[in-house]
Amino acid sequence: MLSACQMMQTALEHVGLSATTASWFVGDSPLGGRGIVAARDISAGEILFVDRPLIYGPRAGSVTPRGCTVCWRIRAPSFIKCHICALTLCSEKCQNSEIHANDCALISRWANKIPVEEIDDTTVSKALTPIRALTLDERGKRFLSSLKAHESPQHGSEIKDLKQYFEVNEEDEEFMVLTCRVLDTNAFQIPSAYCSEEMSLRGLYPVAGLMNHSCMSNTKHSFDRYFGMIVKATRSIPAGAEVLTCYAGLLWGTPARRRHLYKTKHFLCACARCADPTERGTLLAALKCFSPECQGSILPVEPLKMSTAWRCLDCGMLVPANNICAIQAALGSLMGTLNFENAIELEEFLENRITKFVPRSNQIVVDLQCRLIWLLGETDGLRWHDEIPIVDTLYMLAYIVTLRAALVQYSENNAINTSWSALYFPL
Ligand SMILES: C[S@@+](CC[C@H](N)C(=O)[O-])C[C@H]1O[C@@H](n2cnc3c(N)ncnc32)[C@H](O)[C@@H]1O
Repeated sequence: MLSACQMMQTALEHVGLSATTASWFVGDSPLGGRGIVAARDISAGEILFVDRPLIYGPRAGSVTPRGCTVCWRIRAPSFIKCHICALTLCSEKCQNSEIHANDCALISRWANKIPVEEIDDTTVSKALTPIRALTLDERGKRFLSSLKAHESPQHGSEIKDLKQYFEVNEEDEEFMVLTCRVLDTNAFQIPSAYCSEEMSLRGLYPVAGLMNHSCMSNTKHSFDRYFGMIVKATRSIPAGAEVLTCYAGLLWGTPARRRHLYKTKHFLCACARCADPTERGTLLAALKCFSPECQGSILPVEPLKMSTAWRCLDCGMLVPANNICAIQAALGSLMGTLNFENAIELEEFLENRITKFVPRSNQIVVDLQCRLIWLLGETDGLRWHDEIPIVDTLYMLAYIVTLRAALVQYSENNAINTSWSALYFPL
C-alpha cells in the first residue's frame, strides 16, 4: 500500500505532471478517504490532467454484448472462439494479433477443467479486464492495490465464473479478485465511438479514480482515441475546494441517482442537490398527485431519507414511501420494455401517453425527449448532414431549441455545470 505522499507522487508521475505544474493535490476528503483538491484557483475549461488506463477491456455487466476482444466489434459476419483460450474474435486478423497472443498466453497458463468447445466465451471475455491486470509491472500492481476497493462479496463474480472453466492458481485468483473490487469502485466506462457498433469498455484510470462524487460535479471528462481520459473543470474551482466528478446520470432524479450510488458505490449521496426536494426547481423526480382532482406534482418531504413520505406541492396531500416505490418500480419496468421503431411512435408515446402519468418535468419525459432528438437525428432524410425538408427542419429546430433552453435553465438553476447540455445538443 502506498502512503499519501507516495500516492501523490505516483499519481503525478502517471499523468506526467509535477507538484509545481499540477493544479491539484491528493488530500483527505470530508466525503470519505482521499480526494483530489485544487492547489490553486482553477478556471472553467482548464484541463486538470490526462489519465491513462492501467488496464481496460470488456465490462462485466449482464447486458454486455458479445464482441471481438481485440477490435471490440459487436457485428461481424461470424465470430470465432479461440480454440486455446475461448476468447471471442471476429476475424483471423484479430486472432493472429499481438493483443490476442498476450491475452491467450495469460489464460492458457491455467489448465482447462472442460474442453474449450464447452466453455462459454462471454464468461471468459467478461473476466478479461482483471485477467489483463496480471501483466502489470510491480509499480502498476502497487498503484492498483493502493486504490480504494469495495469488499462486499458481489465484487469478483467474474473470477468465480471463470474458475468453472480453468484451474486458476491461488496467487492469480487473489490478485484478479482484488482487481475486480478495485474496478467496481473506480473504473470509468469508455463509451464506444458514435455509430461504431463496438462494445463500450471499462478502464481503470487511477488518477481519475481518486475523484469523489457530487451530483453537482465541477469536472467533465472525455476520451482521446488512445483511451486517454481528459478531465476538465466545468466551473471555476477555488483553491482548497475538492475536484469532483459525477458517478450517476446527471439527468436522473434524486431517488434514481441515490439508489444507483448506494448499489454500485456503497454510499448515500448527501450533496445539496440530493438534499433539495425540488432539485433546484427542476422537479426531475416529481410524480403526479394521487388525488384525481389535483394536477399538482408530488415531491419527497425529506429526500435524504429513503423512507420519506412525498407531498403534493398544490394540495398538500401526503403519500407514504411504499406507494411511491411501487409507482417508481412500475415506471422503471415500463421504461425497460420500451422500444420505439421510429420518431413518430416515440413522440406519440411522449405527448399522449406517458405525460398522463408523470409531470413533464419528470426524468422519464426528459429522457424520452433526448431519445426523440437522437432518433430524429438518425432518421433518413432528417440526419444532421442530410438535406432536410424545410418543414421538418423548422419542426426539429423548434423542438431542440425549446428543449435546449429548458436544459440550459436547468443547468443554471442547478449549478451543475455550464457545458454538459452541449454534449447532448451539438447546436
Ligand atoms: C473512486 S473512489 C473515490 C476515491 C476514494 N475516496 C479514495 O479514498 O480513494 C469511490 C468511493 O469513494 C467514496 N465516495 C466518493 N464520493 C463520495 C461521496 N460524495 N460521499 C461519500 N462517499 C464517497 C465511496 O466509498 C466510493 O465508493
